[in-house]
Amino acid sequence: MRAAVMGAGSWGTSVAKVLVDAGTDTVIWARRPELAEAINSEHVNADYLPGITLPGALTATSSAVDALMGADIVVCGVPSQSLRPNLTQWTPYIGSDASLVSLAKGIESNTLLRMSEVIAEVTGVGDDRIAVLTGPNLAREIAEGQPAATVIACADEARAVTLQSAFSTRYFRPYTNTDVVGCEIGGSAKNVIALACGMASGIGFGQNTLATIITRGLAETIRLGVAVGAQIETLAGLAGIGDLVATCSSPLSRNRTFGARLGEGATMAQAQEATNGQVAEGVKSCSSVRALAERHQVPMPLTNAVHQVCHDGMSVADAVNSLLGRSPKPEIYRD
Ligand SMILES: NC(=O)C1=CN([C@@H]2O[C@H](COP(=O)(O)OP(=O)(O)OC[C@H]3O[C@@H](n4cnc5c(N)ncnc54)[C@H](OP(=O)(O)O)[C@@H]3O)[C@@H](O)[C@H]2O)C=CC1
Ligand SMILES: O=C(CO)COP(=O)(O)O
Repeated sequence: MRAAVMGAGSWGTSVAKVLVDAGTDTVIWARRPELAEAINSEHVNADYLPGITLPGALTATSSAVDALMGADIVVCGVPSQSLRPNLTQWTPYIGSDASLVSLAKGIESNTLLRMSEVIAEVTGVGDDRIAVLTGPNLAREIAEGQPAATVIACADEARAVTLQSAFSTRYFRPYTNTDVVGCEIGGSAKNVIALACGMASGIGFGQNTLATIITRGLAETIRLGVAVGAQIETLAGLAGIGDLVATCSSPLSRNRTFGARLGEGATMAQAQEATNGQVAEGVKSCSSVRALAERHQVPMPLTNAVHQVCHDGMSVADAVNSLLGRSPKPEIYRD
């Protein structure tokens, strides 16, 4: 098995380390030659994972063509909104039976497509070769070898099992699933809810508020998921509640950190600075998740509030008042 990890940010680099530790021959593509050089010569990615020593067997290149040639597994590790243009360039070099594995947790802004749908549309590859890797996986903890589980979802269960083996280590335990839709909705929606948790924390609210946001965030994620064909069990699993809890609780989360700065009164630009140039997917995906929910007539009040704070100039305090001012509801409702 040979894997190409396309993208050398925090998660692409951690996943490349996992693959090498799992015994999979792996090359990582960094778009900046100086980063590829540093990974090859110093075995570090100081921009994204300072202090982590990468395996000597991990090779890096800034040539996407060199990375893709002969790869059995192509891991798409660039942020959601840049997947389409990158993949368009990579497609001619992707092998005819290669598996494509998406790491990105977002919904494309102008099309409202999930990442596996973008991959299918751009490459023409069938669902049986497209997989998603997602779960409670904060990159730095995985790079440190802390134990965690994840989900590898693919419509073709046999391919998911093959991938499971390629990504399995003593600290990283993938479970298989065939519910790609549920995994992708869980991963995209939790970033938005993590922004909301960050805002609540930044404004000074405690654990009751955070637990309320996580739980009601899961409720609206399940409503959207069910509307687009997800299985509730997936959203009750690692790719749903698991990732939601990790991201909403951890100071390592870029989305939570971004939201916390907004809650403290920072501007969008100041909040962006707090994530050290790394992507906070929920900032763009709050709009696409909201639009997807509107298309399916699914109420997502928390997602709507996050969108209003991030893109309509609403203050966090006004968003809180607006959420609490809604009419009383039963705990379980669909529309
Ligand atoms: N970090 C985490 O803990 C986890 C992240 N994810 C998901 O993984 C995906 C990747 O995120 P992550 O690695 O964290 O992001 P980072 O912000 O850490 O890194 C982004 C990477 O993508 C590259 N990049 C950015 N824009 C472009 C572009 N337009 N074209 C090509 N390359 C680009 C960057 O290159 P450069 O350095 O040159 O700018 C960098 O290598 C996201 O969807 C995220 O939600 C999923 C699980 C865990
Ligand atoms: O997806 C993640 C953890 O599973 C990482 O979350 P952030 O992008 O908010 O850092």
